[in-house]
Amino acid sequence: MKAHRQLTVVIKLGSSSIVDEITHQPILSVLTLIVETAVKLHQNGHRVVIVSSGAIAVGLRRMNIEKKPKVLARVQALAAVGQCRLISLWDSLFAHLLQPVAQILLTRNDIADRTQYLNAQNTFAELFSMGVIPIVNENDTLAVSEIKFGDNDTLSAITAAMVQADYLFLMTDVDCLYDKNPRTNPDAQPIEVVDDISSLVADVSSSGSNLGTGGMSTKIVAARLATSAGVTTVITRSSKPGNIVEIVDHVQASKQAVSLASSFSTDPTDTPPLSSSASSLQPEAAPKPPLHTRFLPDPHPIRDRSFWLLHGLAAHGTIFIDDGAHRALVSKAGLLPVGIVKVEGTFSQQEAVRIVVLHGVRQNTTTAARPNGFPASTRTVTAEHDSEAGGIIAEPVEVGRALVNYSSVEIARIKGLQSTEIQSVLGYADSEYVALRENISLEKVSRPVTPGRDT
Ligand SMILES: Nc1ncnc2c1ncn2[C@@H]1O[C@H](COP(=O)(O)OP(=O)(O)OP(=O)(O)O)[C@@H](O)[C@H]1O
Repeated sequence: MKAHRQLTVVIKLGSSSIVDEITHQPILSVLTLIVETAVKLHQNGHRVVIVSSGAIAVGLRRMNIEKKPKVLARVQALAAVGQCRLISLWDSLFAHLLQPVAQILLTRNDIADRTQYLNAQNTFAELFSMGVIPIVNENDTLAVSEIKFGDNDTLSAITAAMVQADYLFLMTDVDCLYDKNPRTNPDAQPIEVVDDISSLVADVSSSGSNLGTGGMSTKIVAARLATSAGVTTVITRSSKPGNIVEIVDHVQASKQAVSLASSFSTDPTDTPPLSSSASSLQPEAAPKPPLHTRFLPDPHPIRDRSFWLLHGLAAHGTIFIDDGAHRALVSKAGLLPVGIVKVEGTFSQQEAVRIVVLHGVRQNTTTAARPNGFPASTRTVTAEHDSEAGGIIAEPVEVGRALVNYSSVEIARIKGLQSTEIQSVLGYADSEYVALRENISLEKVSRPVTPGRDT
């Protein structure tokens, strides 16, 4: 690997890359190559994190059980058995190359508190400074569905954002993302670069390997999270870990070439000399890297606290807002009760909620302007029920998350009202805002609301 600035690289391995799908035996050849690659990156001055699935599968093998049981307590017990062996396997493989490793087991609860999230960040930073490679997994032994990341693709994206990684490698049993599942469609076409994930067209609906949890769909979710935090995300084949070094080299060289070329001149007629180092670094001159899918990072990434608000917390309910309130949030105002149309779920003050816009909810603009300059709404009428508005409500769209100043019961009573009315309705007014701007984080790409999804 050529000399580059220090990079942070997160490598996520799915269960099907760690253990054989049928026998559940660890695939030592892959694990060894991953260890060699991680140590090589580390020796070149880079920071490496491994996110390793496989605890339940290794537990199945250890206890000679063929199929994953259905009872949760049994699955969690197997995860406890398997995690122990899995980490000892990693530790002994890394030990051959004198590389210290550390185990970090996370649940969503561990990072739901801001102080704990910052603590986790500090622990990672300290491990990096000690030259240790952290090995992360979800704490399957403790996590119940409400506090689960759900799959290790999501966990790896949140980890990558937490350590402000440059790269997230989602290693799997196919070369890259295809326009449809290559296992069942021999004519599937590879997708090599995704520069705008919101306009990605690929069929990822079919499930993955027998051991895998999410197939490609959870990798797309992970790529969306990670790229929004500025992390270049790559899907590539786990049986060829050497690809990681080649892909990083290729991307870094391409970036260097682009920045060198643009530093010559902005005048298109002023061509850089052929002998310049920039021209020799042109991406097309570099050898083609191994097949992979690369999701380009957002050029204006969401940074730490906003990312944590959006993805570190589990939402306890939903606040539905109108278009005016949405425009106010986009213009960096806080959320006033007047823009709230509906509230769902049960939550307390300072808990996280989803913010969903009901586009097409008509505003009555007869009253004074809001403090932030947007028209107030004293009465909300849905277009569905309002012939004057002449339309139908568009699909509800989730636009972000917030930590609220009032509980669900309180918000249900003050929704649609002016802030000056909070005191008379509730008997107290902790804040004129239901959520302060600093406690609101908006998504880069808004998404239609899908029941049950929580990342
Ligand atoms: N459009 C697609 N492109 C590529 N693979 C796809 C696509 N749609 C579905 N797949 C399936 O996704 C599988 C990879 O997902 P899987 O969940 O098995 O991954 P994993 O990361 O190895 O495991 P884990 O979920 O435990 O992390 C592939 O083997 C493939 O069959």
